[in-house]
Amino acid sequence: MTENYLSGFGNEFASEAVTGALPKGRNSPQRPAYGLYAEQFSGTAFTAPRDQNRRSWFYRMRPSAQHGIFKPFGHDKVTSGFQSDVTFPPNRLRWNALPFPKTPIDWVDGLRTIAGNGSVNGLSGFAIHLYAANISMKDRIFFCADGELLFVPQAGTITLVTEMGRLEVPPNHIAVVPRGLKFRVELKEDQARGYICENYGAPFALPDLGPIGSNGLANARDFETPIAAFEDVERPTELIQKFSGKLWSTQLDHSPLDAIAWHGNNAPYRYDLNRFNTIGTISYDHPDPSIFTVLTSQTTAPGTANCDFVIFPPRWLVGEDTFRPPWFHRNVMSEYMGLIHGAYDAKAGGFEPGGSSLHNCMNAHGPDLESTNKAMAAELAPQKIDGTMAFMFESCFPIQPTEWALDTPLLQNDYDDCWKNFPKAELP
Ligand SMILES: O=C(O)Cc1cc(O)ccc1O
Ligand SMILES: [Fe+2]
Repeated sequence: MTENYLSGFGNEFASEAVTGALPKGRNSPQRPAYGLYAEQFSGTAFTAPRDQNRRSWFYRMRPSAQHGIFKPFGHDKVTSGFQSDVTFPPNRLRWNALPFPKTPIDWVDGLRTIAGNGSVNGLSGFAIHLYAANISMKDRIFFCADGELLFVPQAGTITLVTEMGRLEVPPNHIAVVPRGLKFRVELKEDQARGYICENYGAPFALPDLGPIGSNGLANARDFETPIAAFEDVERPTELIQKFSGKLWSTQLDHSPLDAIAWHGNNAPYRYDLNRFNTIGTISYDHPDPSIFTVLTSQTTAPGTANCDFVIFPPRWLVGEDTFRPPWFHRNVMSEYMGLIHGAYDAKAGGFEPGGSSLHNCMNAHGPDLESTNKAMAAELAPQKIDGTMAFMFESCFPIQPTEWALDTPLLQNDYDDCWKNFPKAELP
């Protein structure tokens, strides 16, 4: 199936899969065309300021309200239990990649929470989930009532078949599904793996550009939203939701992906990370990684993120008399990192594609010994960092690893060693 997209970030889009399905001049006519049902889908409070307000209108074959009760879904690998009274270590942690499944596992069954913070019902923080799957979801639809979902595929193209249309998302692209939007994850190849940020805070938005000006970083026109597409399927379908930290399911006799038309600005989108306009020093010093912010979920404290989604894309390094990799640092913000492909310039070994690292607030980290030695010895000609894409979820809230994350054999027990053998400075 060909995919078609509308371009721009946060636009007032309108799309109909059947001509005449979208009402003109009003949202909720007395009798929508063809016997469709009008339904508002809000992403912010009704009274949120206009520049932040998000809502869309669906015109669908059945009202979404047509379903029975939800019962607990038997899968406890997904959690939002990040209470402030839970003890968790300050240690720097690093994990190997989640292995691909050996038995048939779809995206829902292959979800696993690795870390998170804040409070799901306090509307702050996020959960980080990993997924590894080898089959498409079949007669199964999911929605997350707890937060919007930022998908970062690491291996295998996924297709997000949503109520608002189809989004194809290969590795090196990201996609964001609004809180509550129903979708199914299909695999294009025989396996898929990636990271998810389930954002409980303010919806992701483009960062302000300040003195950078009116262009740059992720340009708004490069974000793509699907055109309306629906399925008219009358088959038993399991509808699974994540609500208040847990999974719940109910049985429908039809696919709920039955919206024929929609309009509004609360819509899923994808973005090709290769389009990022990367900015860096052309004089000296390694700039703060905030210049690599793709999307930000802000708190009410100015410039302080609930979650910044930051990437480390291919780029030229030209800084003169400069230690070019990320410097040693102790950050008041907490950092979870993943690697889509290639090698990260601060870690010569141990940080593998699909792997993760966690550096919590105020805990010292930086380049490993080998990367440091290389950077200090380098002849400072222009150098291209190429064939790599790492990313970071950075937050003002400490990031708590789950019990699974602390117990799994994927956790590396020798991570601290990469900073062990630095020679001491010799004073004159
Ligand atoms: O810790 C890391 O590798 C992420 C990071 C990169 C960088 O260029 C500057 C600061 C920072 O936290
Ligand atoms: Fe860092």
